[in-house]
Amino acid sequence: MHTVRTANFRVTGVDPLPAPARIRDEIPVPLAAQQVVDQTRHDITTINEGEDDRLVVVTGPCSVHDPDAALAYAERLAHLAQEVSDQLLVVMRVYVEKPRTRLGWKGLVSDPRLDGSHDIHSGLRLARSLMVRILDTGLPVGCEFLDPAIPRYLSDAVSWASIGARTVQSQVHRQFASGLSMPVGLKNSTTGSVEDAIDAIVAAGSGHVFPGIDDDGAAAVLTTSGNPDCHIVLRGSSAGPNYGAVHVAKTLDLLEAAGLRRSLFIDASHGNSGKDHNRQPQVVADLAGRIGEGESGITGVMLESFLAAGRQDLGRADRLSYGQSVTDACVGWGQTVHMISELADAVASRRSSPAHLSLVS
Ligand SMILES: O=C[C@H](O)[C@H](O)COP(=O)(O)O
Ligand SMILES: C=C(OP(=O)(O)O)C(=O)O
Repeated sequence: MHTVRTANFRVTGVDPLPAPARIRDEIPVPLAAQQVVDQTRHDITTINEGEDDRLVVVTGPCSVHDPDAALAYAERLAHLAQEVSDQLLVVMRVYVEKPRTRLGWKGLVSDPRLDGSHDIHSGLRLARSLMVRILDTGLPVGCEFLDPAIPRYLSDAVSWASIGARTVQSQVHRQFASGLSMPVGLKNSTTGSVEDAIDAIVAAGSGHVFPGIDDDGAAAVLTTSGNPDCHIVLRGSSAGPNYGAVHVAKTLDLLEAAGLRRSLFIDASHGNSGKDHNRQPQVVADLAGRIGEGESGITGVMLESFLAAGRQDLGRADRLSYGQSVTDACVGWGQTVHMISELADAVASRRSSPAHLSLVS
């Protein structure tokens, strides 16, 4: 029979991946680490619900490009997290997938050798091993989920996930967020729309039926129950920051009007710092002042931080500066300690603020 080729003209390679269950078996999450994952998910939820008055701090590099440097950061952060654990629940950003505005390196899973070779087989294993090693330090892991297939490979190691500003309107992302086992932060869109994130919280809070893959990697129809642990992350936009008290109050009212909890996270980086890492400390100082005075509704803060301040362009992997971001600029370790201490002090001050004391008396 004569046929006309009507599909797959532009697919130039198909390389089967091992099933999620196989990679999970190869790189298991030990029991103590599973307990960290589970306890942290629970604690984030109770913080968002206002039953635990600590603040969540999600901090770490914009992206992981060098697992050794990420682990060195985790080891330092684990000590600091322990010191402030009475005031803060610290989660490390372990971002192994990067959404790009146009083009660029798409993260450790996509291209672990940083050279366009796209060894996704190794990338997935490296990402999972790193997450497990970070959990072994006692620190919980947070990441952005971008490709709908990836959560099956990594989500059992993740305590908090994000759907980013570029994908918050995507039905595909809202659907898989509805089946995720951890709290999920949905960013306002890159143009600043908090309504898009609120729509996403409502959509992900509901159950869905959609095509995906199962644990054996087979195409499957997935049915989800809905994720009640979704919240907004205010990350500013190309139009400017949205971490101020007026924006926060307006967003909390919009959440309440949509029947949602009055709680949110604030990302001190991205549109809130104009992508200038030197402005993150100003954002955090402002937030810490307000939290210390008893402003309610802010349950988490995100920082982009690494061992060394700033960023570098991706060139040859062996010529990169150690511990410095290859995507967005990050604050360095010294500033990180300062900002985390400031936030811990803010929580302590809030506990002794007249507004808080009248609530607990
Ligand atoms: O957080 C990282 C970046 O802001 C995001 O991945 C977009 O990056 P790009 O605008 O450089 O592509
Ligand atoms: C990409 C990120 O953020 P956003 O979606 O807010 O740009 C990020 O946090 O790495």
